[in-house]
Formats: sequence, C-alpha cells, structure tokens
Amino acid sequence: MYSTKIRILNSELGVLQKQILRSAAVSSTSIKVEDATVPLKSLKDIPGPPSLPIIGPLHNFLPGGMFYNVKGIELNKKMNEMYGPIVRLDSMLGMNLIVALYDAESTAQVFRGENWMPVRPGFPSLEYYRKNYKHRNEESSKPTGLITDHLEPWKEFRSAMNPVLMQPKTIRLYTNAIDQVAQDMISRMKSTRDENNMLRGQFDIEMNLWALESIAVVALGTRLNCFDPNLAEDSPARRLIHRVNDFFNYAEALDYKPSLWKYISTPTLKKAIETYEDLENLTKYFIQKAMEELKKNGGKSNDEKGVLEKLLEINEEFAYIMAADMLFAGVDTTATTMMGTLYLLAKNPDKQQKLREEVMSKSDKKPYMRACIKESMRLMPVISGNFRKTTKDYNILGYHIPKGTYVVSMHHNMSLNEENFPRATEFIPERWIVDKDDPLYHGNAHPFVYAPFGFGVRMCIGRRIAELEVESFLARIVENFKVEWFGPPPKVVQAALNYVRGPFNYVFKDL
Ligand code: HEM
Repeated sequence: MYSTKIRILNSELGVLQKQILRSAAVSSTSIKVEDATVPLKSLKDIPGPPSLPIIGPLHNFLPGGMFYNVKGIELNKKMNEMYGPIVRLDSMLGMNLIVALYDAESTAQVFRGENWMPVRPGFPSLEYYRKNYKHRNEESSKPTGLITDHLEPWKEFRSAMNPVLMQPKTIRLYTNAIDQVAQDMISRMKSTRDENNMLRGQFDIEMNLWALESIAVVALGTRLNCFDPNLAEDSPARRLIHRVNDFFNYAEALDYKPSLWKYISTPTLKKAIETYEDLENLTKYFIQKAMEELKKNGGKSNDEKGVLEKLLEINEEFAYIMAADMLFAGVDTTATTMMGTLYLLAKNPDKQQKLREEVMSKSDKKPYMRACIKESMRLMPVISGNFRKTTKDYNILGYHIPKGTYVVSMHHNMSLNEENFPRATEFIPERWIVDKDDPLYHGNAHPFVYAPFGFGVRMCIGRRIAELEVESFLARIVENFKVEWFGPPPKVVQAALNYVRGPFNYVFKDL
C-alpha cells in the first residue's frame, strides 16, 4: 500500500519536423511598434477582469466575485466570451501579468516570432535552487536543464539532448522494456481489484507509479520496482518515489500560490531545497549504479546504446540533469494523459471496441490507437495553455505587447471551439484519420489550435517516450479489460497541470 502521492510535472517525427520547419520558414512576425500604421493600444487597454491596487484582479475570484468558483476550462471559456480573443490578467500579489490568447493566428504570430530561442516561464523555485543555490559559486552560464534554462544555455543543452531523446531509433530500443512495465502493471491491477472490479489503491497514485516505473527505465536505466509492495521504506527506490512526490507538492506551493519565498527564506523553501537536493542525489545514485552495469556489459554498438548511455557519452553532468528533468516532467503528464484516455474510452465503448480490434489484430501500424490518444489530448490535455515570455515587442490585434510579457496560448479552449473542430466536445478519434474531403478532417483546423506537446524548438522533448509509454499500456489494458465508467465525470483541477482528481469510477472487467 503506497501512502505517497506522486505529483510531478506529453505524431510522428514528420509532424514534428513539419512544425519546426514551418516555424523556421516563416520569418518573425513581431513588429517594430513605431512602424505600425495606426497607433497601437497599450497593454492596459487589453480587456480583462477589473483590478484593484496590490491584489490585482484577485477579488473577482473570491466569494461575491464574478469568477468565484468558476474554474479550469469553464473559467477560460467565460473569460473568452466576456473579453474576446485577447485577455489581460493583471498581476496578483506579486505574480506576473499574463496576456491570454484565444486566437490561433495571434498565437502563431507570437510563437513563430519566439521560435528561435523561446523563453518559457516555468518553475521559479527549482530555477532558484539550480541557479542561485546549487551553483552559487559557479559561472552563471552553466546549463541547469531544459525546464529551468532559457536563451543560450537552454539552446546549448537542448541541441545536445535532441539527437538522443528525439531519435526514434533510440526510443524504439525501449519498446520491450516499456511493454514489460505495462504488463507488470496489468498484473498489479488484476491482483488489486476489488469485488466490483475497481482498483483498491487510489487510481491517480496507481497511474503515477506506472508512469514513474516507465520513465525510470529510460532516465535511470533501471527498474525501480515501484509495484513491489515489499519495497523497504528506506530503500533508495522508495525514497525516490517519495521525493518525486514531495518535489511536486513544494514546487506547486512555491510557484503557483502567492508566497514570500522570493523575499525571505520561508520554511517551505527550506524544505523544498532539501527535497531538490535529495532528489538530485538519488538520481545520481541510480545513474552511478547504471554506469557500473554499463561498464560490465560494455562494447555495444552505437545503435544498441540507450538514452542514458548516449547522455553519459556527451557529459556526465548533462546526464544527471536530464534524468532529473525526465523524472520531473515525465510522470504526472503521462499518468494524467492515461487517466483522460481511459475515461473517454470507457464512455465510448464502440470506440474502445474498435481500438481493441486493432490491438488484437497485432498489426504493426496502429493508426486508431494514435488517433484515440490525439483525440484524448484534444479533449483532456494535460496542459491547457502554452506559455512564452516575449523577447521582443509585438502588435497583436492592435495592442502593443512589450518585450518581457508573459503570453499564454489557450489551445485547449481553441480545440473545443466548433469553428476549429466540428462536433468539438465529442470524442471522435476518426477525425485524425479521415480523408481531406471529410468535414471532420483535423487538418481543416488552424495548426495552432492543437498543441498538447507545445510548439516548435521548445516542444516537449519527451513526446516520443510519452507516446511509446501510453500506447504500450493502453494496448495491454484493452487487451485484458473492458473498461467502464459510472457516475459523473472526473473532476479536473487546473494547477501546474490539469490534474484528474476523481472520483475515479473506473471499472476493469475481464474480457
Ligand atoms: C503525455 C505526456 C506529456 C505531455 C502532454 C507533455 C507536454 C509538454 C509541454 C506542453 C511542454 C512545453 C512545450 C513548450 O513550451 O512548447 C513540455 C516540455 C517538456 N517536457 Fe513534456 N510532456 C509529456 C511527457 C513528457 C515526458 C515523458 C518527458 C520525459 C522525457 C517530458 C519532458 C519534458 C521536458 C524536459 C520539457 C522541457 C523542454 C524544453 O523546454 O526544451 N515530457 N512537455
């Protein structure tokens, strides 16, 4: 029985390349503000919820406020309906002012304009730890990782990582290992079902354990044995599981809620730093163990070398950093995608059966599987909006967006808009595979309305791994169970990610 709650921060290469090429081919659409033919309106003129001194628009979200208790996708929908395609959310209690875009063409303008060296605001407390605490006596240009670096250091690091993590051949090496994790998870699910065919453990924790076990195979080159109920409390694997959990809770408390840690060293900051440090040490411990194994089994050809081996060849320090980022970004994301996909398939038994037939056919190509995952990420994406901090000025819909503004593209809202996807709120995987002349054809939508893995050169580097994990597990699930759901839909809470918080009314019946 696991008492931990793991909270961590997901087709093809052709599509990815097309996106990168498309963005590279289009020159920056930023504008010299002084060149605008009509005077631009200012940031302050952008419509948005009214603001008060110091607390900003906070009162709108408190009891009596117009957005009180309106959350997640409903909140974004309401803001879009009230204020239009561009909305300003003023700074609240020291947090940054945000410009939200609900318009695909405006998104294209900013995201293409920023695609050379995009800055994505992320997790300031982790950034503080990595840049100011851990490296306080070292040169500030030293890379700290994809999640926390920006501009040149990010570019240097990402350029070194891309050939390893985005290389289909390398990721394919994990097919069997990831499938073995999926099979072990199926055994666990079978043995922990109750008399109603529901899992005894809390479902989100179960999915996080599966995701952690899967990503550890790639990041640390080892099985953590997360599914072993006898795993000792003080074992490094158990400690890693706990730390990954704590890590996300602290990052959430420090980065997504008003907090004084930027001004004084709060008790939460101290505990977070302890966690970040411990997590880093545990990551190193596993990698060093893997290095010893690799030395023993040396002599592999380049084609046989996995992610960790290739990262270690580049630079040992890079391998530690990247492994930590994979653990950080690769657990909740895949777990949440899995929960959403299972819910949608349970609610659409005909689609589930179609997927099962494809899986049972044992065909190498699985277009329906991919379509189901894409459609699930359209309806229930892990992240509703993609962020950039602008590195230049823009003219967006007649407003001057100055350099340094936090802009978020609300792709989830755009994906649920009938103008972009017909029958937008229905789960129709077919839209991803039908011909161009079919009205449902996904390609009729503007390319910037659907971006669950982000965009361009800063797009999710774990995408291929995530797809492999989700496809493998989903195949094993539909092969073994008929998935059903009862009662109201699960609650989705928007924080750093869109967490599925239950109720977890999944039923897994034997076929
Ligand atoms: C279905 C699962 C996942 C989803 C939906 C997802 C989504 C995203 C998104 C939206 C971004 C931001 C991209 C942007 O700013 O344009 C991102 C970045 C990132 N993701 Fe994922 N992700 C997933 C799984 C993973 C996995 C398994 C890993 C582990 C390798 C991972 C590692 C990362 C990293 C390191 C970044 C930062 C990349 C950079 O800034 O260069 N993600 N992800």
